[in-house]
Parts: sequence; C-alpha cells; structure tokens
Amino acid sequence: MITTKDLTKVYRSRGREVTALDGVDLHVREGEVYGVVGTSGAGKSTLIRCVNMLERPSSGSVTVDGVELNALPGQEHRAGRDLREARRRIGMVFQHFNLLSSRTVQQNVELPLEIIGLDRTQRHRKAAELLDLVGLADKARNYPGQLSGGQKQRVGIARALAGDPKVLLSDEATSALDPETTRSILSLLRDLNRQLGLTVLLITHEMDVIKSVCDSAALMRGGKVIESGGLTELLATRNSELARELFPLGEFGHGQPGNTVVEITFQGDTSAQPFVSQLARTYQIDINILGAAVEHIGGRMVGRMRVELPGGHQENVVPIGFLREQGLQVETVNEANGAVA
Ligand SMILES: Nc1ncnc2c1ncn2[C@@H]1O[C@H](COP(=O)(O)OP(=O)(O)OP(=O)(O)O)[C@@H](O)[C@H]1O
Repeated sequence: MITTKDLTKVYRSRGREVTALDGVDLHVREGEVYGVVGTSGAGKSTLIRCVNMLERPSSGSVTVDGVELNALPGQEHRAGRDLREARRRIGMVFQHFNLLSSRTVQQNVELPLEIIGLDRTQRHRKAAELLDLVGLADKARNYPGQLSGGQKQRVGIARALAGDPKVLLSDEATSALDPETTRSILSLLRDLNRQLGLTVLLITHEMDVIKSVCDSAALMRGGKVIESGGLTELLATRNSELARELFPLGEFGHGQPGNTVVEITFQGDTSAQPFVSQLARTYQIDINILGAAVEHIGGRMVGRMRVELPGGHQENVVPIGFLREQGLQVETVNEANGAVA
C-alpha cells in the first residue's frame, strides 16, 4: 500500500547540508499497522512528511495505493490537482492535534469536508458519523479548549478520516498523552484499522507503541532503516536489535562455564508445549532455567526462556535440533560474555 524506494531528503540551510533520509526503502502492506521507531533526529518525521509530499524528497520514489506521488507536481499548500486528490486518501494525525481553537469539534471535523466541496447537510451528517466512530458524539458543540488531550486527539483522528482515506499517517500521535490515554488512542487506531481496513503508518520513539499496536516495524537511525519486517518475523531473527528491544532479556543469568546456554523464543501455538520437560525426558539431561518471560507483542503471546544445558555445544547439537523441530527458535549464547553466538 505504501512503498518508498531509495528515498533521500537533504535539507540545505545556511550553507549546511543535513541528510535526513538516506536511501530509505519501506514497504507497508495493505491493512497493516506499521511502526517506524528511532531516537530523536533519526529522520522519522521527515519520512512521514515525504510519504504525503508535505516535504518533497530530494530523490527516490513514494508510491501510495498505486500512485507515484513524487511524479505529481506541487507540494504543501501549492499541491496540484492530482496531488490534492491523492492526498485526500491519506489522513494524517499530529502529536499536538492541530485543531482550530475558534471552531467547535464538529466544525473542525467538517473543515476538510468543506474543502472537498460537500454541502452543509452532507458535511453535518458525515462529521456526526465520524464523531460517533471515535466516541465523541456528545462533544460536537464543544470547543477544543474544553476537551482533554485524549479527546482532542480523537477529534484529530475523526478529521483525518473525513476524506475516507485508505491510509492513515500518525506523527507521534500519543507522545503528548499520559499512559492510559495513550492506550485508549492506540486501541482506537487498532479498531479503525480492523473495522475500516485502514492501513496505518505511525512513527514513534516509544517501543511500547510498537509492541502494543503494530504488525510490522522498522528501526531508523541516521536517516537509514537499519531493520524492518513483521514483528513475529523480527522476533525470530537472529541478532535482531528490534527483537532485543521489544523483548529484553538483560536480567537473565549466564550459566556455568563449560555448559551451553540457549535462548528459546516461542510464539502462539508453540507456547503451549511442555518442551522443557520433553527435552529433559527425551535426552535424560538436567536443564537449568536461567530466566523466562512472557509478553504480548502485536496481539500475540510471545515467550522467551534462557536455559543451561550440561556440557559444551557439540554435546548439545541433538537436543538443540530437537527444540528447533518443535517450531521453537533457538539461539546459542556464548557463555563467556553472554552475547548471542
Ligand atoms: N526543515 C529542516 N531544515 C533543516 N534540517 C532539518 C529540517 N527538518 C529536519 N531536519 C534535520 O533532519 C534530521 C532528521 O529530523 P527528523 O525531524 O526527521 O527526525 P525525527 O526522527 O523525527 O526526530 P524527532 O523525533 O526529534 O522529531 C535532523 O538532523 C534534523 O535536525
């Protein structure tokens, strides 16, 4: 649904050049919630602003729902007709809501509908439907100043949905909200994604946002995408930085020298199998559990366990193979420094 190819953005200001995006390839599938995470300055905002051409990329391409946006003339308020048309199908929500304080909630949601050219009755009906969808039907006549942060963001989301978009871009939509309100806004985004089949691309600096709502994620650093993929896939990827951050195991023990320490990741169905006792029984070995944790990631139960097997790696090739045959992801940990071998 959204594809960027070799996307580059270089800002030039006062004789200096800043490369905010450096060859970004991103592929967001239709109907998924895709999160881009990274520290401040990684290029996340620039990326999302290039996706709807609020910012023109220096080079590379952006395709949304089959339309190559970079090929359409104009930008920001000077967008040409084709670009305006394409952008109507891309809603955007902002960290600071960007509501007009002099307009009521209903009038804020009606604004894009006025621009589209709907008449008063149609606008009224559509805005009422959208406010109902985000749970704010009773606040239509209020002004933004009378709402909580979470309610303001709900208005922002209703306004973003006015053009019946296929894609919703979210620029740190929950960063200004407390944890409980964050959860309710993320769950609203998830519901809209499911009910309307909306594709959501969000940027965040919080790993918890990725963990709770995303199907896929990309990690950005220095204008580049360092890692990307489905969360399930990333959790099963050897040495994945995102997987480590989504599911840290730092507190676990490292075992005795001479023994083999393995990390086992299990997801969904495999979590129900009593694989530790099966392993102990089948190979008549004593297994020492060094640590274990279970989390909900992307709506699935995922577990990780670090166990110590007696003897060196050579002696444990067969038991490790047995675990892999059960559909478990198994990595050997180098007992000298705790790093994954
Ligand atoms: N209009 C601009 N002019 C010059 N440099 C810019 C401009 N906008 C962003 N930058 C620079 O581009 C780089 C990427 O910025 P960007 O805002 O995209 O990162 P970010 O990951 O969204 O960070 P944050 O979470 O702090 O917003 C930074 O070095 C930033 O200073």
